[in-house]
Amino acid sequence: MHPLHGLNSSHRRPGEVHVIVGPMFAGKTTALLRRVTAESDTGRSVAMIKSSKDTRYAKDAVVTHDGTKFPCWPLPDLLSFKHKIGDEAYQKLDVIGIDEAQFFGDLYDFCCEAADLDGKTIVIAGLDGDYLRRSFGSVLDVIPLADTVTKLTARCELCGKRAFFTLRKTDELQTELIGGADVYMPVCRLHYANEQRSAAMETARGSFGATIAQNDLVVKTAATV
Ligand SMILES: Nc1ncnc2c1ncn2[C@@H]1O[C@H](COP(=O)(O)OP(=O)(O)O)[C@@H](O)[C@H]1O
Ligand SMILES: Cc1cn([C@H]2C[C@H](O)[C@@H](COP(=O)(O)O)O2)c(=O)[nH]c1=O
Repeated sequence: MHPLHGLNSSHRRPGEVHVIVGPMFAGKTTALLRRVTAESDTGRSVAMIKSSKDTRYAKDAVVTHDGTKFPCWPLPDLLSFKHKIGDEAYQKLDVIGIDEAQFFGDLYDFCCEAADLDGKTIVIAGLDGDYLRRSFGSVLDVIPLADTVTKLTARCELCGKRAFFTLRKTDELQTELIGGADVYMPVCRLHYANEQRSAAMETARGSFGATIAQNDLVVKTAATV
């Protein structure tokens, strides 16, 4: 067996995978930091990784929306982590926290290797759904690998009830769009549906307006001929 594989080493206990999901502002990063700090307080060796795409609050730290910070490795992918940290340091690690997990395409492969073969405890925080409530990245793919799955909720910004979804406030359409409260807000089911409906009506009104303008042009052109 490969020397890095922790199940062969006597001190290593079996790996674990814990997944924390929910909309933006639900406290996912807060829960991740709490868990990793608690592990560190018991003497386990920890490391934190976040996607290098997330440059909102700091480059080299995971930061919650209310300002709690934890130093981290900002990486474009997870499988490069072992190489970046070095084999010796990797072997000594017990716990790996991963924030913004929706941005890591290799999340599944990394968790299999790190938990099953290397005996690491992996704590993952990420969005389960994007602003259109579609499965986001590979976060849902790792649920079959997980020991525990926790779905957190935020407070709906429009009524204060429990918020399960993230609404995008701008009209940009790409799936990945880094931002905070300037671009997104957590909402309940009712307000998600209402806001999506009014956005759809706005779009329809826009294209109806364009059709009228186009027809107007056609009529005018016909009149001039
Ligand atoms: N609408 C909201 N609902 C809940 N928390 C909010 C809201 N807006 C801002 N917050 C703040 O965000 C914090 C959670 O931040 P964080 O752990 O970074 O969340 P996440 O990682 O899920 O986006 C809350 O403790 C609260 O202070
Ligand atoms: C809904 C949604 C979010 N994002 C981005 C916006 C933020 O940069 C992160 C989520 O951060 P948080 O720690 O959960 O607050 O993801 C995106 O790119 N696309 C989306 O649809």
